[in-house]
Order: sequence, then structure tokens, then C-alpha cells
Amino acid sequence: MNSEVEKIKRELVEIGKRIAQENLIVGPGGNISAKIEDKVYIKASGVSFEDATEDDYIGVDLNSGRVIEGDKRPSSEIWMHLECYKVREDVRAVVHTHPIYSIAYAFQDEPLKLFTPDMVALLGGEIPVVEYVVPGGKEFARVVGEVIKNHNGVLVKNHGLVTVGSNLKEALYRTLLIENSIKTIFIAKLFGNMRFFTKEQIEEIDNLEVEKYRRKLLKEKG
Ligand SMILES: O=C(O)[C@H](O)C(=O)COP(=O)(O)O
Repeated sequence: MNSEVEKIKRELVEIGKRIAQENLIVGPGGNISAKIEDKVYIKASGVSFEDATEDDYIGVDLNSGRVIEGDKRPSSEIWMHLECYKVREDVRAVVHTHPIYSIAYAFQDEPLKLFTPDMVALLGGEIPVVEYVVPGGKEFARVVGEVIKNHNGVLVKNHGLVTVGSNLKEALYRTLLIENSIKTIFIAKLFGNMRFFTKEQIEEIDNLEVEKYRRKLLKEKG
């Protein structure tokens, strides 16, 4: 196995264990993947992040969906992951989890709008909500892919969250920031007030040289 594949599998194991530590899923829930050229390495179906080892990340052909490395069944969400890579040439990692606050927020039918500089820099734009679709099939993949064409994440009612990135860390940080931002909204509303950024405030942050530098660093270094 070449060193690039070995490196990405180590990172998949590490990011998966971080997802479990952050309680973004329970047990075998959720799945993550990373792309190297025309191969996608994805968690095996039914394996929990906390137990997963390098052997539990299966190599799948990007175009056919055929298993090309590994002897386990790939995640049931393989079609969704492949669709995210197909609709966005810059995407090289996909993170799908079931975060508590994200699932609760999705029922409000409101996209997650931006209200901190971190959200502008890391999310790049609002995070839409889509209606529930039965998981694991090509319809779920199509619905998610349609949103990911123009957004770096999507909240799926009665299910969870999908984020994408140019590497696994960026996709994970987007998931963590979305979940934390929704917690902030929840608490702000308990206090009785909440304010989202205006279009002008977002553009002002977006154009800051310091924010461009931070974004570039994350994309390069992961
Ligand atoms: O919600 C999903 O993607 C699945 O139900 C899930 O949580 C994990 O499925 P997998 O086949 O073990 O990846």
C-alpha cells in the first residue's frame, strides 16, 4: 500500500475517534471518507468510529462505487459520499454525523445563518436544511449532493449533518463549528436575543486578508 494511502487511513482513524470523543454520534452511527485521485476510502458499514482501525476503511472506485481495497462492506452511505465528490471537484473529505443540537435545529426549517467571523471564514455561507429522505440510497445521495454543489454542509431533518472539506480536518471543523453555533443560538434565545450578520458584514469579513490567510492555511495543512 503506498504511503499516501497509509497516511490517509491513519487520519481517517484519528478523525473518527475524535468524532466519537465529541459525541457527534452513538455507537456505529455516522461515516467519513477521504478521496485520493479516483479512489475513496470510507468507513466500513456497521463499524463504530471508536473501534475502527485502518483495516476498517475500505477503498472504493469513485466512478463505479466498486470495492477495490478491503474485505468489508463499505458504509451504507457510500452513494452520498461519492455524490459529494462528483459535484464538487475541490472536495476531498466528507463527514456525516448525528449531532444532537444539529438534529434538533433542523426541525426549525431555518437554514443556519452566519453570526461570527469564524462561521464566515470556515463555513463560507449559510448551511441549508433539507427534508428527511430514507438514508443509504441514491435519492439521499442526490438530495445531499444538490445542496453540497453550493454549500459546505447540509442539515438533514430527522437524521443529521453532512459537511465537506478539502481535507478531513476542514470537514470535521465545519461539523464542530455548526454544532457549536447551533448551541450558541439555543442559549442566545434563552437569554432572549440573537443577531445574525448582514450581507455587508459577511462580505467585509470575507475580504479580510487575515481571514483569507487562515482559510488558506487550513486548506493546505489540514
Ligand atoms: O445515517 C447513516 O448514514 C447510517 O444509518 C449510519 O449512521 C451509519 O451507517 P454505516 O453503513 O455504518 O456507515
